[in-house]
Amino acid sequence: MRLIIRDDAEAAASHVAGHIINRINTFAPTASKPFVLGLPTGSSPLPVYRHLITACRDGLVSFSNVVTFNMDEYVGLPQSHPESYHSFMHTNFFSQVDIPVENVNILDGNARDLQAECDKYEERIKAAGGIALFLGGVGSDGHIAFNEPGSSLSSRTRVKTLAYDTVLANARFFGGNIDQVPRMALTVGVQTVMDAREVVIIATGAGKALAVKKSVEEGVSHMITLSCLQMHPSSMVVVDEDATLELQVKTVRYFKSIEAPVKEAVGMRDLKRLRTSSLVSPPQTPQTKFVLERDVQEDGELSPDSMSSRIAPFH
Ligand SMILES: N[C@@H]1[C@@H](O)[C@H](O)[C@@H](COP(=O)(O)O)O[C@@H]1O
Repeated sequence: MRLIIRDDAEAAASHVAGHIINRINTFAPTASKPFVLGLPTGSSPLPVYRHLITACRDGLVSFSNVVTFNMDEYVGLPQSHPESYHSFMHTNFFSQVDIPVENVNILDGNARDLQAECDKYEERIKAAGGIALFLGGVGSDGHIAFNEPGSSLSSRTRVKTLAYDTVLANARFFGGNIDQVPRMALTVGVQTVMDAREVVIIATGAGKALAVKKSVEEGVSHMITLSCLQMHPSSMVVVDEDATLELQVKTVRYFKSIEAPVKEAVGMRDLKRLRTSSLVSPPQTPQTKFVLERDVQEDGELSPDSMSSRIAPFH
């Protein structure tokens, strides 16, 4: 598991968005070979979605050959309810990018047979060739998707009862009224996430610090389902400084230090070239890699400040 630490939530989101764009463009998806992307809801990924929307509008990435699978959906909430995950995704992402509606997959929390709906979802993921990259957030109790404490680490898509902590945390989306928060959800399983070829988690704010600490510094446990990523061959947790508050200083220093050689390898000259290079259209070759130009500062740090939302070629 890699831990990527950025100064603030905006810089963390910029890093995640740049990574996703890079992966999609490198993959060079076509209609017959789509890029399969797993997606979350929640407030943490919102700035990531905003970056992706801007990049799509600027012609720097396209979702026309991307197939998405969302992590979860409440049970019993009408899809048209403003807090359903269908509405969330439509409002905050799908309606603002060029993804064809038939490429979007979200669990139906109103299906007559909920487990059959979950089984079908697993089949659809398999038929799409498996998930290339699963983006996720994390609950303050360490859950991934809606895999609450005690979830089997080999679980697959199924019905889950939400933990009281989660109901409480999500009451903010229902006018602070916990009685309005659904008590059950359909969710991909821990194993469903683990089957993705890559998993990227965004965790920002002090409220996630304990979950990050337990997932990064302690053992794999069903009580903190995010910790399963320790067993994943290609996983990355991107955090802001606030989400590192419970980590040991030596853990923070270690993960920052192992990022340094990557930045050095990029080299000052390349970084300067990136800053001054003219804006480019999306990649022509699968080898071409991209970074968000606004991410690059002269010292090799990734900057949240320079606000050109353009992408420069990065070889
Ligand atoms: N099912 C979602 C999770 O996928 C999400 O990671 C979590 C945290 O949300 P937020 O980013 O708003 O803290 O909320 C819900 O429980």
